[in-house]
Amino acid sequence: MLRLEQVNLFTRLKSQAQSNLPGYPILQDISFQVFPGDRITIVGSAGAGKTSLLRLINRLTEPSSGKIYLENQEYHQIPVIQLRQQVTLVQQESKLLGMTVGEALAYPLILRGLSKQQIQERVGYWQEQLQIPDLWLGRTEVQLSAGQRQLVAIARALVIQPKILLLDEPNSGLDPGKASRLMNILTQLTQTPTQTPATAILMINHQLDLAQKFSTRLLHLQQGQMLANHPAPEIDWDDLKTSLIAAEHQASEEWI
Ligand SMILES: Nc1ncnc2c1ncn2[C@@H]1O[C@H](COP(=O)(O)OP(=O)(O)OP(=O)(O)O)[C@@H](O)[C@H]1O
Repeated sequence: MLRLEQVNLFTRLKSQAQSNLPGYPILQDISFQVFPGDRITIVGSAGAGKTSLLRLINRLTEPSSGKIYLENQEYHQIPVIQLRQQVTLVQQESKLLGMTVGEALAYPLILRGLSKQQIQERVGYWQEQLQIPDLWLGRTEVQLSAGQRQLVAIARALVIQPKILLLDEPNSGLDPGKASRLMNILTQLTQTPTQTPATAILMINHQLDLAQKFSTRLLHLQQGQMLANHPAPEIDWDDLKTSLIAAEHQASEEWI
């Protein structure tokens, strides 16, 4: 359903902006495919390019070269709003844009012309799944904890029923019980779909124990390059942990 072909992303330093210098690489020669029902975990040390990759797929940035296709349609041929209804990103610091939780959950469905009853049913379903109490509905984001905000942001993406859900460290603000429950709900979403084709999920996740249970496939980025793209059963998770710790160590030494 999604295909990246030899995608490169270069950035320019401010001092280079007026020059013809190519800038430095953030992502290099990235190619992979996403199929319905996939649960893909993206790992890599700090600065490896994980968030940049999700932003490219959500079209918040444009590739410097290479192509991205959704259902065989080149990204440029799809209006951005239409694309983001199908490929939805939950960023780490999602905002409710001044709305209350109730308004933020209903708003994307109002835009799609759903009836009041349909909206209540859809929002109610995800509220129950993610254990979002009615008490929160009148609150704004400043009245929520980081973990509560995170759950609301995920619920807001799920009510849209996107074809592809992009999650940037969705567990970061959640306690272990809630994190594990979320992973189960997301797994269920891809296995017993409420829509056809089944939703695919791409998730950045540093918690390898959760990733191991969750993933059907793993993408390992290192310094903007695809180090590995393997089905989860083929991964040696202990080896992966060792290599990520080593890369993290090297990256922090380079920063000193
Ligand atoms: N807007 C930007 N302008 C210039 N460089 C950027 C920009 N965004 C990211 N970068 C650089 O691109 C590289 C990849 O960053 P990215 O945020 O994608 O990494 P990451 O793997 O998500 O890291 P982390 O785990 O720390 O969130 C880094 O070297 C970063 O400094």
